[in-house]
Amino acid sequence: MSILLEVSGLGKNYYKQRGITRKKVTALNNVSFRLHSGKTLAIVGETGSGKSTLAKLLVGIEKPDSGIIKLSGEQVDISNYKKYNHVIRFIFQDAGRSLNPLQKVGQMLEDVLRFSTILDAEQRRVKIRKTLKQLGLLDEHAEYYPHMFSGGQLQRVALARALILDPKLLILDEALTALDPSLRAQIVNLLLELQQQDGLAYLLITNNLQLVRHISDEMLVLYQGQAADSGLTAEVFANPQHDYTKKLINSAL
Ligand SMILES: Nc1ncnc2c1ncn2[C@@H]1O[C@H](COP(=O)(O)OP(=O)(O)OP(=O)(O)O)[C@@H](O)[C@H]1O
Repeated sequence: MSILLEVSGLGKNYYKQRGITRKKVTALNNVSFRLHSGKTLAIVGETGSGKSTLAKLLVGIEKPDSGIIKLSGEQVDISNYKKYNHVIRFIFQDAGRSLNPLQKVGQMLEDVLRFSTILDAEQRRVKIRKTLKQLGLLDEHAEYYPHMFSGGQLQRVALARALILDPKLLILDEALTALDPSLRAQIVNLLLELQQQDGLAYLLITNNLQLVRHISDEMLVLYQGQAADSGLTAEVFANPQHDYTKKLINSAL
C-alpha cells in the first residue's frame, strides 16, 4: 500500500489573551506520522493534548506554524480548501445533529457536488442515489429532512455527505463517541466494508481504546501536543513506552 499522508514536524501555537498579556499555548509540537492508503491510524490523548488541532490542520480550518503535509508524496498547502476538500473529508462528534435542519438530505448532497465537482445535473442525481445506497439508505431518504431520521441513520447521512466526493482519507473526530454500542458497531462495520471496497484511509480520533484496538492498524498517542508513542497498534498496546500511554492502556484493560 502506498503512503497517502505524510506529516513531518507539524506545529501549532495559539495565543490566549490574559489581561494585557498574551499567553502562548503550544497545541502541537513537532508531530510526524505516516498513513497508508486503506489503513486506519488512531490518534489518542487526554483532553487538550492537541487531537482536534491536528484534525483542523489536516482539513485546513487552521494553518500550521511549522511542518510539512504531503499527500501522495506531494507537499500541499491544505488551506487551499477547494483543491483538497474532496481528498480529505471529516466528520465531527454528533455530525448528524450538525446538519442543516431546514434542508432536505438530497439538496444537501446536491450542494456538496455542485460546489466541489463539475458533474452535470443528471450525473449528480446518479451519484446521490449511489451514495445513499452505499450507506444503506434509500432513494426516498433524499426527500427527508434531518429530523425525520433515527440517530444511526443520521450518522449515515453525515457519512454520505463526507463520502460523496470519493475522498481518500476520512477524519473521524470523536464521530462515533455519542453512539450507543450497537449503533457504533453497525457504523464501524460499515466503515470497515467501505475501507475494503474503496481503499479509504481513516484517521480516527478517539479515546475509546477498545475501538482503537478493534479497528486501527497504527496509533499515535499525543501528550501535551507531542507524540508520546506511535507504531503498530498491537505493538503499542503490548509495549507502551511513555508513562502516559502505560496509564492509558492499563486503565482500559
Ligand atoms: N482556538 C484556540 N485558541 C486558543 N487555544 C486553543 C484553541 N484551540 C485549542 N486551543 C488549546 O490548544 C490545546 C489543544 O487543544 P485541542 O482542542 O487540540 O485538544 P484535544 O486533544 O482535541 O482536546 P479534547 O479531547 O478536549 O477535544 C488546548 O490547550 C486548548 O486549550
